[in-house]
Amino acid sequence: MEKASVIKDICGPEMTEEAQTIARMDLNKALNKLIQPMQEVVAKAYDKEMPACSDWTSINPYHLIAQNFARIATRVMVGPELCEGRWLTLSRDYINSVTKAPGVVRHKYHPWLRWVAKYVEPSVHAVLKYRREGAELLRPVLEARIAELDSTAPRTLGGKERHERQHEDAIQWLLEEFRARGKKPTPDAVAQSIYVIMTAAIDSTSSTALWMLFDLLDHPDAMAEIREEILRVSGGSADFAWTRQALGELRVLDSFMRESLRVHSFTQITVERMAAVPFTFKDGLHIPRFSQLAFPRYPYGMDSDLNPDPKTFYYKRHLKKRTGEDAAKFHFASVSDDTLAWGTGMHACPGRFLAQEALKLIFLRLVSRYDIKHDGEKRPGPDRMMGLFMGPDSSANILVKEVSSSA
Ligand code: HEM
Repeated sequence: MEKASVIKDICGPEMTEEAQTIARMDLNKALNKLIQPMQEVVAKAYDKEMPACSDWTSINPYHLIAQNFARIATRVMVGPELCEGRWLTLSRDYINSVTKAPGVVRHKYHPWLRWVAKYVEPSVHAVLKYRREGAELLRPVLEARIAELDSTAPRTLGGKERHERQHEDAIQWLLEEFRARGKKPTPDAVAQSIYVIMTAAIDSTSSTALWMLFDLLDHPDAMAEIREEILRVSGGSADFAWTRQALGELRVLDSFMRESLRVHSFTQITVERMAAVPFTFKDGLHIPRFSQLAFPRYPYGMDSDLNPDPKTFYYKRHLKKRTGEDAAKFHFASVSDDTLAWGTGMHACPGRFLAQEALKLIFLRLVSRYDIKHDGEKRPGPDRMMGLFMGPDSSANILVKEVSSSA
């Protein structure tokens, strides 16, 4: 066994085929139905995390954003039965342990002795503990879902025998996907697939959201226009029930989000691939078989051939491209030639539409209900590098104050 796979074996799994399939297919098919539950958990997160603030009040926005997205991801992954309880913090505990353990094992153990880490290394024990805990929490829900599936007669849908779906969450999608592949959906296997998606989702989206917020504070003109747009689409109603279609009408917000994504990058490299066959490009560049390739993410967004005047933060840049070139392209979540933010090809980020709708729900509540500005005493410091990842300053504070008319 190779050294790298020893570490993966003991610290956590690689992406599973089941996780890839449900993130690409079922999640995106279910998004229309998930907007309402997502809006509800965002409301809960604000009620819990936002202090009463009739006057300017200092808060840590990273905490607010991270709690909001954790609630959304937990609702989408483990459904209404489990989304309120321990899972809310468990996925964070798992991600912290699974990102720490491989480095500890590499540092402390000679490559020949890494297999021992499973038995003696506390950081690996932490990963395994959270794995077991996740599986145990899932077990009763999974068993109830299996019993429910077994007791309902399949219907013929699209020429194939299928069960009518009763639940839209990753537990259900994985259960059906495992069965379709003739595999047993054990609590551990389902927990592992959920964890691997959560690991891809949570820090990337929370960091992206925090940069967006800082950019918004730096561009009050954009903030005013986005607030107007939200009020126009919602008709100024605080109880407006957002749909994907209505979120799609927030075009200035969408363009702003894409511009922020262009100038900040959580992943420093993207489109990591291995050449399965040797390949020679027209200009003679030869890629031998088994070569590993990756592309730098940030310089691509700063290429002036793709984005003229790239150093200027122009929040309507992508809105303009949509009206000028192709209305169906250049949305926040579009994979197109002017960005590598979502990767490319069949492995392009399958969670980008979830990220798009989640970020809009989080931001529209903040912008329409609160005035916000930098906290002069705790302004954001420089971005932090963490290996091949970069994140904004999560210790910075902002000032918030309730506005009287809200959406
Ligand atoms: C703003 C937030 C996000 C960013 C910037 C982002 C970015 C990326 C990038 C660059 C890749 C690699 C694509 C490639 O190799 O071509 C990727 C893969 C992936 N992302 Fe995201 N992502 C985000 C949010 C999410 C969310 C919310 C989910 C949850 C479903 C998710 C799930 C995944 C998965 C499962 C993969 C692996 C896909 C595969 O290997 O086929 N991501 N993401």
